[in-house]
Amino acid sequence: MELSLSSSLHSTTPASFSLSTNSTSPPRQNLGLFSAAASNFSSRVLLKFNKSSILRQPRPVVVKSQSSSEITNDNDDHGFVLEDVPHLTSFLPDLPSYPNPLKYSQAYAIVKNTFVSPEDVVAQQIVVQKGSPRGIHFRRAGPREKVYFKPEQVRACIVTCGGLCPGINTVIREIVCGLHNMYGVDDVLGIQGGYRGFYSQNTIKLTPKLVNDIHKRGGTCLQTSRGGHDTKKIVDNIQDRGINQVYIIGGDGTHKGAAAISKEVEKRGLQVAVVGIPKTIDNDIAVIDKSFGFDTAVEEAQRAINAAHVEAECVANGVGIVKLMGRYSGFIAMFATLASRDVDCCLIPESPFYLEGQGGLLEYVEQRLKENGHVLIVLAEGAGQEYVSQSAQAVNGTDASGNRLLLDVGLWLTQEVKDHFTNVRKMEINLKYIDPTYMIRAIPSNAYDNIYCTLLAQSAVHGTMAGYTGFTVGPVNSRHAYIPINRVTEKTNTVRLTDRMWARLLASTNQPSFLQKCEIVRERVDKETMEEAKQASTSNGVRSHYPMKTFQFRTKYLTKAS
Ligand SMILES: Nc1ncnc2c1ncn2[C@@H]1O[C@H](COP(=O)(O)OP(=O)(O)O)[C@@H](O)[C@H]1O
Ligand SMILES: O=P(O)(O)OC[C@H]1O[C@](O)(COP(=O)(O)O)[C@@H](O)[C@@H]1O
Ligand SMILES: [Mg+2]
Repeated sequence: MELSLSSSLHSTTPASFSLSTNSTSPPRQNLGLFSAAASNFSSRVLLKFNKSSILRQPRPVVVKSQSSSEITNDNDDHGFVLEDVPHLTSFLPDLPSYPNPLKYSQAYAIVKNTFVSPEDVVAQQIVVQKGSPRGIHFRRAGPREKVYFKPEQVRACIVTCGGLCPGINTVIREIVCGLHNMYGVDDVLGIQGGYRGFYSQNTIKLTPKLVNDIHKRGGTCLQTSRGGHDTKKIVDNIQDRGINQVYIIGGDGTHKGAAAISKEVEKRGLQVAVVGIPKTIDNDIAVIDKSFGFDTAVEEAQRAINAAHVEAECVANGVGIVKLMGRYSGFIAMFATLASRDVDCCLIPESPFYLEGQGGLLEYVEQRLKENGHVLIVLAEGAGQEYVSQSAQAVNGTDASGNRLLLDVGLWLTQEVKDHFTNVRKMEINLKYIDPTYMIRAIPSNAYDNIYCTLLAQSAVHGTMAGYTGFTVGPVNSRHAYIPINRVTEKTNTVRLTDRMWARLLASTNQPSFLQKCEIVRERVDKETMEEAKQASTSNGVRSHYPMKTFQFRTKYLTKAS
């Protein structure tokens, strides 16, 4: 289905700038003046610009229905697709806009380009081939010429949900300071204890003075929780408190909650901008380059790995096992291993392994002990869960948010290695198991993450002030962009075995790839290849060099050769 839309519905077009003369202040709450039925925007709308129209204004905009299979690649635009984020004017069409006060802020006084051009977009794919379609793009993050909130009318709130992660306090600090220093907003509330705090706790007033030092501490000064998301109660509370900007810091679960809040806000026709700020130590959020706190976690993991290495090399037949976080994604383990170079084997949830027999982990451990006198294994908490649940009493439970509860794979592996060498191989080993997971998660962010958190927070502030809603922020190929929320909830980011990064790790540690027995690995590789091919054909992205056949051949080849 195709619909033609006037570009004036979108704040970023000059057509919408012409609305700025209307200075009527929007009432602070319950702006149910406009029927939600007037809304013709959904958060997963793919806008397709004509190539020529992106250079000229006003432009016709073609709105495609949500099915990505309907995105066509015609010659006019060379397959250019903008995955746009919703804007308040899409359901409150008469909302007045105002000149952005940033112009008068001392911070931006001599900046050459204060405002991001409405035409600026960020490409999802930057490695392209000659003649390949231009593919998916997102709006570039940053300040816009017009804002849809008068600073004195803004009442913002910040909430933190899910597990801890280094850097949350920095994001909180920079939202508060960004709102105040760039836009003159000083009414910011902290919602305590996650989503349930909206309806079960008092708020705290956040001022630049109050948050000045919080980035030096780990955790979240607002407290966090899992579970407790009740959309109706939360939006009732937003309305009752007169909140019109909602900053939600959290992971994939939290973003699902943010999407529900944003939909409910639209349904009620409220002038409330909702933004998610992706947080997870696991780095499992799709689309964005990296999540904040991840870099800090990889760095801090080095301390545990170093300790395990020292313990292992200072005794005869020393075996070190270090468990790191990563429920479904082994990014921390993979990057910590690559960074360390002392690790002999890295085990992640994405790459199944086996213990016994030729090409198995135990054979490799023995080989390393003979060659090197010690061996060091790093494993992500989600690795080998299928084995642990067989041997331990299965815990089929979930946490309050519905996440699967994991069994301790580190303890399981420790026992298996000890049993094997003591009882089967009759060899004396010295094994030390280190679990630094919560110690890593609870530290303050490092310099890199602090800077990254600042950019995220300021991007979020610019986006909400500009009237965008139902979006999340983050770097895509190093450029900060506004991304529709559903893009980060529909899929999680996992280590792709068919990508070169995993091959780099294997080449660095020289560990077994466990391809010999692992039918599962082959299935996974085939699945990834199929996904990639599907993505290339449906998203107008770059086509893969490797058809499925090639991968099957290479897998077979590896099996024979090993
Ligand atoms: N599908 C969902 N719909 C609405 N809220 C959700 C959903 N999944 C999780 N949440 C809420 O998001 C919050 C955090 O989720 P959780 O999975 O624990 O952490 P994270 O956001 O870090 O992944 C919880 O309060 C939970 O109730
Ligand atoms: O003990 P908790 O709080 O449930 O946290 C454990 C989980 O939290 C994480 O650190 C991060 O999870 P989220 O990003 O979903 O919050 C996982 O790696 C880990 O499995
Ligand atoms: Mg999560």
